[in-house]
Amino acid sequence: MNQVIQSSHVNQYNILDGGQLLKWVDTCACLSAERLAGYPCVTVSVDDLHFENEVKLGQVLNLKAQVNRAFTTSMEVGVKVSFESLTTQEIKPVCDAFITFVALDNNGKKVKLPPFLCQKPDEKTCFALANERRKVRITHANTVKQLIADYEINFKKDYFLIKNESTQLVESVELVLPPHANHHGNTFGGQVMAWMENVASISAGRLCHGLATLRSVDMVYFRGPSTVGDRIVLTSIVNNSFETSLEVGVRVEAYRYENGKIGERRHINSAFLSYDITSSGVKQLPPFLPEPKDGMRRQKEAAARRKIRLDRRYILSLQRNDRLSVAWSRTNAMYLCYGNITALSRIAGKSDWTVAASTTSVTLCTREQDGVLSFCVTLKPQTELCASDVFDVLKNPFKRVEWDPLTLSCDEVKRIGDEDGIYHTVMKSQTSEVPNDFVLLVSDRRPATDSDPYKVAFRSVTHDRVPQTTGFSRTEVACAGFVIRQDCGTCTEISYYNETNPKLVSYVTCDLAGLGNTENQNLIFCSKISTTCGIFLTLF
Ligand SMILES: CCCC(=O)SCCNC(=O)CCNC(=O)[C@H](O)C(C)(C)COP(=O)(O)OP(=O)(O)OC[C@H]1O[C@@H](n2cnc3c(N)ncnc32)[C@H](O)[C@@H]1OP(=O)(O)O
Repeated sequence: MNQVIQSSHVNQYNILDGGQLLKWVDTCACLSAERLAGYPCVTVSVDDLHFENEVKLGQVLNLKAQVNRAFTTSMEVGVKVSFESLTTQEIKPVCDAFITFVALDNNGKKVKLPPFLCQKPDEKTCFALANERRKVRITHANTVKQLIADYEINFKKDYFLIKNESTQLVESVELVLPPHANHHGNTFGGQVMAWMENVASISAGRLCHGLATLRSVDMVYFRGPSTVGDRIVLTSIVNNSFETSLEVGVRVEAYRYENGKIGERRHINSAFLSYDITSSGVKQLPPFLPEPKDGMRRQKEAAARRKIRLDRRYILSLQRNDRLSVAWSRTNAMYLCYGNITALSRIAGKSDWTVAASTTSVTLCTREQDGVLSFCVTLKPQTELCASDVFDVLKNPFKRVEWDPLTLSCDEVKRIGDEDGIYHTVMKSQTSEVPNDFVLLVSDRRPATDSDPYKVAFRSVTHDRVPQTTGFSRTEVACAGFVIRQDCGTCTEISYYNETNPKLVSYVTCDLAGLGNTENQNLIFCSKISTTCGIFLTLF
């Protein structure tokens, strides 16, 4: 979809209205979903959205949608939104959205989706990552609830004496008319979100006495449908304000008249929208003073959500040259695990590897981008290995001492869930008497379908329980792990990926032949991998 931003799409500062943008994102994604399904689709959820740049009057908005993956009855559609300036020809990103749709037949029953076959390497990476995002979104509500329950906030004493915040409470009722709905009469999800943004921006504006800019929308889940003829009741309130931003909560309910009476109110969804005031001309937000009880609860919850949001942004925006270790905390665990698996999936999904060396059983490939070298060691497909057995061995950090001669010990630091944990691993150093120690987040994933590989991802984290000590040389890794593919049901291919830091670049060269030459650092490095792979093979 390409849209010229016209005066009917902008606010008084000539900036694209957030609600309009949400409508286009949903519609564009729906076109893509329906092309795959061949049936009308409804929006189930919209993942966290973060808007990077404002779009102005006269600029052109480009929305590009593609189905990333079809599950059983639901599918994930990714939408990349950017804008171009016709005068300067500059192109800038606006947001990346991930929307889940379900296709419904004429009776409103969910339709089993046709298999979605991806062809290009990029599509394969999107396919793999979609499964990881699905895991995050299905557990999202419970995870956030738990984090909020654990969050501590110290209220100042005088908060108990304060005025209530009723001036920021906005209630608005909308009537769903045919233009707001698809051909089956279901209200467009994007339209509901646009109405939500409308009331939320009024609440935000009442607090900051200006027009705040929409910066993000937390994950929205559409609990139930609304249709033409429904009345949609939208209630919004400012939950908390920070230095230059604030959070507004919106609740959406629907009802209709049945036999001359007002029918039952159905909760359609709730959402949390964050605004910033930097372009509103307001320098600083007035102190936010919540009313006792509910207001204070909402204030605490908003502070906890802000922490989760900031952690998420930090983790997902990590550049490869940034610090290799990230401090583990309960609030960033969800995205740290997501980031761990997605980083491995991304590197494994790259197609521009160069074969650096090859023997009868091992291939070493390298790849360089932006000064970061990655390497991949692949064992040629083994007929005698079963992928799930290999996975069971590789995902278990304690077993590593059995097959990796360099690993000296491994202790569990923290179990995060069934598939993720933090471990302290000590390894022999090739160059010094002092052993290396790693604090690693280990995330393992079984395939969701036959076409997925098994994955075991590693990344360094820091954890209070394992500070650096003098007996070890603390070593870090940004992204590494195993990808195990079962081909044709009988052959198993094992690849080990590692995104090295610049210090390791000189260790890897194109010569695997001289593995025995221990005077040369690069050969030690290759030898280590090859020995590890060799010993690993003998285990089976
Ligand atoms: C522009 C397009 C048109 C629109 O915008 S439509 C307007 C907005 N959307 C709506 O009105 C939909 C409201 N929701 C509903 O009607 C129902 O929830 C809906 C979608 C029919 C599904 O109902 P149920 O049968 O209760 O759902 P279910 O538990 O069997 O799940 C169905 C598939 O959805 C998935 N799902 C559940 N919770 C999710 C979540 N939080 N995020 C993402 N996906 C989720 C679930 O895994 C299942 O997928 P699969 O079958 O495993 O592939």
